[in-house]
Amino acid sequence: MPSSSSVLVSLAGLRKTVRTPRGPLEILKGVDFQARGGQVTALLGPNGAGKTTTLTIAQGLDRPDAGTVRLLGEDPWRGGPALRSQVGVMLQDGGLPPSATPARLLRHVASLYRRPADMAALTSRLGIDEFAGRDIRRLSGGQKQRVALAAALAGRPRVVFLDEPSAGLDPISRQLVFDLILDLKHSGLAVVLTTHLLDDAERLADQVVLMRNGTVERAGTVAELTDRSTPAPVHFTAPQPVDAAAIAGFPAGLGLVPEPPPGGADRDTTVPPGCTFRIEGITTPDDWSALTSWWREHRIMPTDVRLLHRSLEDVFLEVAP
Ligand SMILES: Nc1ncnc2c1ncn2[C@@H]1O[C@H](COP(=O)(O)OP(=O)(O)OP(=O)(O)O)[C@@H](O)[C@H]1O
Repeated sequence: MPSSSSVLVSLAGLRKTVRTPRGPLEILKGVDFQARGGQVTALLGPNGAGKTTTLTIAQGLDRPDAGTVRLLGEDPWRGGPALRSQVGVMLQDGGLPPSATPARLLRHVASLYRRPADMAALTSRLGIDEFAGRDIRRLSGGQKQRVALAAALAGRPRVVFLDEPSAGLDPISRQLVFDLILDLKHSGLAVVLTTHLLDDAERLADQVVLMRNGTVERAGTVAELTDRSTPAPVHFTAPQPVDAAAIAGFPAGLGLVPEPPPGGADRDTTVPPGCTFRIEGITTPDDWSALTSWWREHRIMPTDVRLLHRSLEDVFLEVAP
C-alpha cells in the first residue's frame, strides 16, 4: 500500500488543441503538475485558463494531443473499472438527473460499488437529509453541489477531482464541505480541486497550481507563492491620538507611515485617534522590541496588528491577464 504522500496523479507536458469555427485553438500548452495522497491540490486561474480541461484529461474523460497522464499509476484513458472505482469526480455543472431524488440517486450510486461509503453518515454530515426526498430539479445550487460531492465519495475513492466544490454554497454549507475535504485529505486521499475563490485555496490547499492561458504560471504552497518566509511590513491601528513628539521619537531605522497621512509636515502633526500606521523595516526580534517599547512609552494600545504579507490574490492578479 503506497504511503499517503505518494504521487497519485501526475501530468507532464499536456498539450491540447481543439477545432473551432475560427480554426485550431491551443487550450493546453504544456501543463505539468503532480498531486499527492494526503494533500489538497488547488488549480487556480482566470476564466479560460484551462483548469477544467486539465481535470477532464486527468480523469480520463478526454485525451491530450501530447504529454503523459498517470492516475494511480495508470493511463486513465485506457483504465478499466478497477481504476475508475478508485476515483471520485464532481463535475462543474453537477450532471445530476433532475427527476431523481438525492436519496434515490445516492442509493443507486452506492450500489455500483462493492465497498461503498457509509452513505447515511455522509448525507447527514453534508446536511442532505433535510432535502433527500425532494426532486433534484427543485434543489438550490448549493444543495445540488452537496449531493454531487456525496456521489463523488460514494465509492470510497483514493483520488477525488472536485470542479469548483464551493460554488454557490452559503457559509455554513461551505464550512461543512471544507471540513469534509480536510478529513478526506487527512485520511490519505489526493484531493484535486479547481476554484475561483482564493480564500478557498488559502484555507484548504497544500499545493496551489496557478494556471493561465493553458500553462502553469506558478506552483507551490500558499506560503511559497506569497513569500511568507520573509519578513513583511507591519500594520497597526492606534485608537488614541499619537502626538508629534511620539512620532518624532519613533525608533530610528524603522519607517512609520500614518495611513492616510495627516495634513501638514509628517513629523510635526498629531495623528487623530483611530489612525492606521504602516511600518517598514521590521526584520529582527530587536525591531519588534523597539516597537513594543515605543507603544509602552507613549501609552499606545493598538487595536489591530497585522503582517502585510502578499496575499494569494496579489499573486493571482500578477499572473491574470
Ligand atoms: N471543445 C472546445 N471547443 C472550443 N473551445 C474550447 C473547448 N473546450 C475548451 N475550450 C476553450 O478552452 C479554454 C479553456 O477552457 P477551460 O474550461 O479548461 O478553462 P477553465 O480554466 O476551467 O475556465 P473557467 O474558470 O471559466 O471554468 C476556454 O477558452 C474554452 O472556451
